[in-house]
Amino acid sequence: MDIVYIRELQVETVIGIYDWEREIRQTVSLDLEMGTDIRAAAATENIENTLNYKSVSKRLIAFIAESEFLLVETMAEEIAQIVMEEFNVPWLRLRLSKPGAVRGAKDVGVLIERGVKG
Ligand SMILES: Nc1nc2c(c(=O)[nH]1)N=C([C@H](O)[C@@H](O)CO)CN2
Repeated sequence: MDIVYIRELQVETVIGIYDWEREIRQTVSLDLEMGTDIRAAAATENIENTLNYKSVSKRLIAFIAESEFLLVETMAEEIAQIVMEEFNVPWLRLRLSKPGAVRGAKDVGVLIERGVKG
């Protein structure tokens, strides 16, 4: 299996469990690895034959910017569902982090894998 990836996609959104977090926008950062087969695209040089990382990025930026989740867990699950269902991705690994959310840590968040690795 090959991987198309997006690294450090940063989006501002409402996220967090505390009252003060409901009133501000914070940055979340995504590292996303998506299982695919790149051979048809490599042979044809046709973007239609591959997973377009720009299309995935645009969809996720729009979704995250409009969302208002409490937990990073919920956001991660929703993102995984969108990517797998709308972009026909059989397997993914997603790291979703909140930079600077905890004093002393660079970032905090969740790392999930969903689907079947072919
Ligand atoms: N496992 C999680 N722990 C925490 C979360 C979360 O979404 N998942 N969120 C918070 C707060 O919103 C935090 O980010 C603000 O300091 C705390 N722990």
